Amino acid sequence: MKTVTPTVLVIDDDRTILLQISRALEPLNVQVEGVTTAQAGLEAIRTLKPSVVLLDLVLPQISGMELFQRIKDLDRRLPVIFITADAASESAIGAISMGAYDYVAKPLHLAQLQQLVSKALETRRLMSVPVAVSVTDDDKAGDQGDFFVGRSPRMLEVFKEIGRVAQQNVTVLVRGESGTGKELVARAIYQFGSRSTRPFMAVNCAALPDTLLESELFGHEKGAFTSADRRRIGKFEQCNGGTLFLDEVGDMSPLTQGKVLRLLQEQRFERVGSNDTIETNVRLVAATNRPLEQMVQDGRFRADLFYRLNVVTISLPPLRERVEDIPLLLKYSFSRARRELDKPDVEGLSPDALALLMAYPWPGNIRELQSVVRQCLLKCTGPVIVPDFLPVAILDYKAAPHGEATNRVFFPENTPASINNDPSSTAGVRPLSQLPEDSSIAGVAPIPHGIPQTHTQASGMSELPSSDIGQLIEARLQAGSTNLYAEALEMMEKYLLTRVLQASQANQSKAAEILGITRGKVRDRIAAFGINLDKNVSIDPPR
Ligand SMILES: Nc1ncnc2c1ncn2[C@@H]1O[C@H](COP(=O)(O)OP(=O)(O)OP(=O)(O)O)[C@@H](O)[C@H]1O
Repeated sequence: MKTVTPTVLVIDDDRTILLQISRALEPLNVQVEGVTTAQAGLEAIRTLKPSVVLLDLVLPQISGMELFQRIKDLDRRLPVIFITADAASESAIGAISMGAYDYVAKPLHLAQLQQLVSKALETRRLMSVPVAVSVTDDDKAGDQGDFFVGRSPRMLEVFKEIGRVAQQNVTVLVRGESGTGKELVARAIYQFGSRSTRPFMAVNCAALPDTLLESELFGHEKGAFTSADRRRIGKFEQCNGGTLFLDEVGDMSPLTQGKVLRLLQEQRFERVGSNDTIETNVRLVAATNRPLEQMVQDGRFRADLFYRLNVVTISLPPLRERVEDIPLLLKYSFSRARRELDKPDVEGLSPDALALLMAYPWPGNIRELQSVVRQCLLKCTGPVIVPDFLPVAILDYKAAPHGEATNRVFFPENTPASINNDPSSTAGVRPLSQLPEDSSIAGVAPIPHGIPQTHTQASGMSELPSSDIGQLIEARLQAGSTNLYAEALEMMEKYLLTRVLQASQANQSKAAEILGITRGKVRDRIAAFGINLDKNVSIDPPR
């Protein structure tokens, strides 16, 4: 088959720039063409059909921005790299936000330019390959609320189970890793149940300190405690006749566990600070990603409550165990996010991008997938999502020697010893024997799975890849990264989050307090980075 040499078009009135660029791009085996005016540039795009355009922001007669718009009208898939006199120029930032591929500042750094053009050529090539997952306007999914997406046998089983229990007045325990859709199951049970015209309320047991949780659930009387300046009606009372979703039920204190047990047995309770017994009629749907059986054995969760909650259990599979649902979920999430982020031009994913997303193990499950979809849409500069627009975690996963760097955190050389080899530490360190021997791509080590604490003793810190931010930067520089600022910040943030979650024994409220950010933000970051609390940072013994 005849291969066509791609053309790179340079539109710049400074001829020395054309010369420099031609020289810089020599190793790429491309045809470099140069024009000095906008008019000639548009003409050349029509006739030469370049694969990449390098465009000077300041042109005589017409601004580079205006020309850029016209180029996009001619060919939306054509990557356009701006050449600017000033790296911090507002127009350059504006250009990126309007969909330019990238921008470079004068004086040109030729090696960097070569890398960038080579990436842009690849992007162009991939954008020309037929779309594997199309995102179309016909797909109105999500307009009327959340859709429960899934066609895999495991999900069909979940749907059937919901159908079986929805109309029964039984307590349901929904289990599954974070982000697998436990709340969605609870809402579906409610919607298809006989109480669908009555209230549905949700309480996250991990989000509130113990006393607040108690009063959130059961209410309190005025003066019940120092800050109780008025009576408060709790969720069990407000939700009378309806359905209450108790999320992260494994995080309740023994006191609250006792009160919830009584409520389940008798449908009766007292507000905090009152002796009056109140009757209620609430259907409970509880959820957890904690190993409740183990917690019962360890005396951390009441056995009687466990049996009460566990009448019917619906277990949600992690996304990595139903990869066949990934294209469908991507299609749904892209269609939805495209509308929300007002990116109507995005048509879909290239096959290579889809393959990478299918190979990724999604430790943060569907919540992480949604976050990745948004990141792609924010990053993409053309109508097709190609690998270049995927978050670094997904690209790095592919690059990992053993394909298992699901949660990459770099360990600075001065990592406290307690993280690595102190068996009494709260650190969720995977036995180092399980770490890939050569896992230090860019000085990054996969974060541990499971907490077999005895194993951590066997492996000294010396066995960890000696890695630090310096090494990361060096490696990424050599790899020609053009997104190093974001990459380095992401690595640092991931490390910080994971370390603090280890120290707080996966207690997100405590982690939020240590970090000085909201719990919502902690939760958000956990999902975005795919930090698996259960496997990575809890101190529960391995199951
Ligand atoms: N099968 C699915 N189809 C479409 N969207 C889904 C599906 N499952 C989950 N989602 C979406 O993923 C996000 C996370 O789901 P949800 O909050 O129900 O997970 P969770 O298991 O309750 O998480 P956590 O344990 O962290 O509270 C939500 O935006 C939800 O709408």
